[in-house]
Amino acid sequence: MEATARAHTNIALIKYWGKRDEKLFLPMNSSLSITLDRFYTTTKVAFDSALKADVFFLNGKPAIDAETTKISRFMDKIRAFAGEKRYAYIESQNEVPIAAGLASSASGMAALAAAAVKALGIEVDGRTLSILARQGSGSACRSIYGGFVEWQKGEKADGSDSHAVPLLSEDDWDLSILSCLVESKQKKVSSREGMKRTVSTSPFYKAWLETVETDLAAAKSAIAARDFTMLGRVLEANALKMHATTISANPPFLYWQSATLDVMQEVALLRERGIEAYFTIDAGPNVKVLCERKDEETVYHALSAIPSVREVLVCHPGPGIQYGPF
Ligand SMILES: O=C(O)C[C@@](O)(CF)CCOP(=O)(O)OP(=O)(O)O
Repeated sequence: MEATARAHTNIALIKYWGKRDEKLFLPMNSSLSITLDRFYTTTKVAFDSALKADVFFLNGKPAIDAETTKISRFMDKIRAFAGEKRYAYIESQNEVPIAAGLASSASGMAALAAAAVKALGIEVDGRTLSILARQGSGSACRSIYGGFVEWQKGEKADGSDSHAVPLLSEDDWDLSILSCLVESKQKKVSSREGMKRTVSTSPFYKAWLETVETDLAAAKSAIAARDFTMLGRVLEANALKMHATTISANPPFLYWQSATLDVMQEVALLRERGIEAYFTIDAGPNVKVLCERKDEETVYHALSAIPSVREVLVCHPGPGIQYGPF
């Protein structure tokens, strides 16, 4: 009774920012992401009646207690879903450089949900798997699918209609996503803590909710039309609005470092030169820059030349859940 699954990281273009239900990971707003090809988590799960607790190995080493507790709490949700009593041996390998500023929790929870259900021999559709992954980490529900993905916030209190749906396959629009790694000096406010604080204290949070669904509709139209200018403008504005809620929270917090602004300004200069590039930023100082594949080389060199940028990692749209052996 064992199975292996692989899930790729995703970058939000229209942000999930705020929960209406902390326990069920139900979002205040719908969101939209692009799954990346280069970074992923591969997870093996083996249920064993001899185990007295879940055993978790991460990147070849026994995981720290906090990680094991988090994983085991999620496995309890999987066991409840499956009517399963046994504990499991879990082995995860992250092809996501920790300092890459790309959340490995999304790919990690998605891969775990897929491998656990498979190991139990339960056939589930994408919707069910997305609902399970969401209860590990909200953004994980989007990593079930490849390419462009929408997480529909849903209306029901039980979350049975809050899941991801595929919008456009990873093969249908050749974009580049360049992740600019900058030094992070300060302790980060986690996305979970960050969104909680903004929901409860930012005077701008109401305005966020009033405009995010319009942004989502514009992004979906742009994707359907392969209109990169329209998509770029809305994703950049949406990211800035999300960060406006953190700056206006109480106590206020800012995810950006000076290097973050260096990248934002370089992207503006690129556009002045007629090179279309747009940035997005999550709960950290790193900046992800999107451009069309034809401009990748130019944008890569411009971003790499910024002294405060440590490294630029080039990604393209990637696949949804895959099952081993690999
Ligand atoms: O990814 C996005 O839509 C936007 C963010 O990355 C912006 F920082 C938030 C991701 O939050 P996540 O880590 O999924 O939170 P959890 O549900 O509390 O685990």
